[in-house]
Amino acid sequence: MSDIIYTKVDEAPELASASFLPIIQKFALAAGVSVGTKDISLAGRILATFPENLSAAQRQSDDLAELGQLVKTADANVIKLPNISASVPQLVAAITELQSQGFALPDYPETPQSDADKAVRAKYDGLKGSAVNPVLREGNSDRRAAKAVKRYAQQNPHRMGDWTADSKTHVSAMSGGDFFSNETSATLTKDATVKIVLTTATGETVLKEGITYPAGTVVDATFMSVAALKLFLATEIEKTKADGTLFSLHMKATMMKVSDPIIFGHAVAVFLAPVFESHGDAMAALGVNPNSGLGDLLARVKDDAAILAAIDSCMASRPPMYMVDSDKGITNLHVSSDVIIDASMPALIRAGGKGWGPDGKEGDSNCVIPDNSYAPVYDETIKFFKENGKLNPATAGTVQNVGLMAQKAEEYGSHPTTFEIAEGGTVQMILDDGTVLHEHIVEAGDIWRSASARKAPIEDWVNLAIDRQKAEGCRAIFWLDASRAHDAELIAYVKPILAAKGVADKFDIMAPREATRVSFETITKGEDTIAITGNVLRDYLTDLFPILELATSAKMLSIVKLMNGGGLFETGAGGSAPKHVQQLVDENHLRWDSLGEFCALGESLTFLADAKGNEKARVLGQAVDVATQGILDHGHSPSRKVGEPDNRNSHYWFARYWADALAAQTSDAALAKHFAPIAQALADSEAVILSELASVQGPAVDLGGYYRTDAARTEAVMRPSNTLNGIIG
Ligand SMILES: NC(=O)C1=CN([C@@H]2O[C@H](COP(=O)(O)OP(=O)(O)OC[C@H]3O[C@@H](n4cnc5c(N)ncnc54)[C@H](OP(=O)(O)O)[C@@H]3O)[C@@H](O)[C@H]2O)C=CC1
Ligand SMILES: O=C(O)CCC(=O)C(=O)O
Ligand SMILES: [Mg+2]
Repeated sequence: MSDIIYTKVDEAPELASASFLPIIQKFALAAGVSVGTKDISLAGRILATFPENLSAAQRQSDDLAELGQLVKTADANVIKLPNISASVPQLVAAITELQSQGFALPDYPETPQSDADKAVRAKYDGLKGSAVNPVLREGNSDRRAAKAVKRYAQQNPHRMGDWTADSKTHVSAMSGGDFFSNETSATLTKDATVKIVLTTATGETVLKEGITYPAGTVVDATFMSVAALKLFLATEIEKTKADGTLFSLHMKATMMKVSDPIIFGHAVAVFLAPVFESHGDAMAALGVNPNSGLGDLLARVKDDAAILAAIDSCMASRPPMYMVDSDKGITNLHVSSDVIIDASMPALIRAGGKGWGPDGKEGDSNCVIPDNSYAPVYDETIKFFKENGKLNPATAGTVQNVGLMAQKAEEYGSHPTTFEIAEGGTVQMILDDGTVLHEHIVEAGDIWRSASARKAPIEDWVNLAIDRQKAEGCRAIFWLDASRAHDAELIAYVKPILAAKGVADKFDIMAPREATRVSFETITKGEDTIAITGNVLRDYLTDLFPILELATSAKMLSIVKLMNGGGLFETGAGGSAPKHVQQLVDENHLRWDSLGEFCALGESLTFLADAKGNEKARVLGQAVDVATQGILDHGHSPSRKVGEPDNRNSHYWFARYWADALAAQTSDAALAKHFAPIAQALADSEAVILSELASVQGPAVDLGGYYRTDAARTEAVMRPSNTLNGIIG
């Protein structure tokens, strides 16, 4: 096993790796540090799932499973880049591409009938949504901006859209019948094996059995009433029209991969209700499934003039929709994974509450977030900016995050215990001793789910929060709502640990809405705070605050201290930036910023030094920090526009500053001697390298694939400077 594993992923970060990883490997080798790769890309995961369909040469190892084992050991040192969490349309597109490249994969069975098809479907479903992060996250999350990054953002504030008191942008959430209002929660007093049973007029169905939880696990159950949801969506569509705002829906269909595509599907069905009423049967015959989105629906009905006319007339009577791409006519409801709440809401808020309408113009938006568990965070943020105007990144303090995440904590681990109820009745969660832990009366179509959080991760999270508060010395808030069932159980853990450690006075406990307000007040004064949150708010807040403070969450330090002693270093807090790939393909400019990778690399090397007593790794890591600082100080982050320096330029500068720092340091003479000529060569060739990099920009490029690009072509595109390649080797 290599000393450090650098993950192979998809889209923009993977393109960046084609340029950056050779530099890392070359530099690390000089210190005897090996950097290997493991493939967790969507294409790689698909290929690893169907060995029986592939030739021996085409087969691929199950790298995710290997990494899943590794992260449970003290040896783990993994740099994890963002990867695709696939919606069904993305999964189908990836399968089609791989088939066209000669991999004899089975088609995705849309409506599996035979046992064989059902087995294929089950395998594909295992790859859907957020199928990677939960496997690797065997620890809790520590996300923050490195001091240098925060300082840089303050000194070079980004542009922010203006907020005015009369903005019509607002958040709409359900006032009842949602997951929030139906939640019940209990902490298990002993180890338990649990089953989930639905009892209806026609009998009993075991939805799931044999779920084992250790004593101390907090187990929740709740459901979303489909009747309440549909009524809410219909009402909001009407209100949006009356308001003159854009209708927007913000979900997390990737991580909440069972519940949220269903909720998204209801939004599609309610938005197009008259069409489903008049042409429902014909659309069903064409295989329309609203959960697959408006994009899939339109593709299926494209030859049916009557349905198309009904859609046009329905759309004309509806409010304008918030657009993903107004030039191409791609709406919010086209694909469930296009608008992902953690990225979409902050982008809208940063823009002063504006979204893009179908006419290509900016407009105020009704931000529909059906479940009310976390919607108040965005609602309060928007209210704060309407009252106080936009945040000033030049003077704002920072909100760091300590997030409960380990071992599939809370809602983000709930998909195996989420069910769309087939028939009305009672759902019970029953322990092996016969105790009924939770019980809900449900109707057909309701979405019932159970989530859990285990004792060891919860305690680890509280202790991590105590460590982080001690290190920073600033105000720290547990974002927990004493009146919410689940949060009350967590508070019962938090308070005794704080008291036992004598630090209760250093922490507040506040409901998310109140914590949002206080946190914005704090950073507006230029002070810092730590948000200690559950898993969902970890995700939401580590995009929200960075996007407002730093313009992007890509620059975040994202450390996962694995519970068994290893280290997982995520790069940034955002995703794989599909739009960046489009730009590269169109005009050979990659605006992806690898700052998250730079930060993660420094942490990983330092971790290696600490864990393995490898002092050369420490020297390399310290030099990485100097190089990262150099990139910021000299403004060598990628620009957004073609013809200007891009991701590849930033890697040249990173290599140069890294080599300079290694040549200049005095802790390890052999390393200094090794890197002196490299530093010299990089400096001497500056003009040639920059001109070689600049010369390729402009024309379109062909990567030979999207989900699985051609390796040689990708390398040629991403490493266009022969001079730089010659120095790196
Ligand atoms: N940790 C993980 O593995 C994560 C994976 N994802 C996955 O990523 C995909 C895309 O998700 P999405 O919600 O669209 O969010 P992204 O974070 O990929 O993109 C949102 C926008 O953020 C900006 N951005 C993000 N990263 C960078 C970077 N390194 N450099 C410069 N700009 C950056 C870009 O803005 P601009 O276009 O203005 O340049 C981008 O369009 C999905 O498949 C999702 O599931 C999402 C989050 C985390
Ligand atoms: O795993 C995913 O789909 C996204 C993860 C994410 O958004 C995050 O952890 O911030
Ligand atoms: Mg996120």
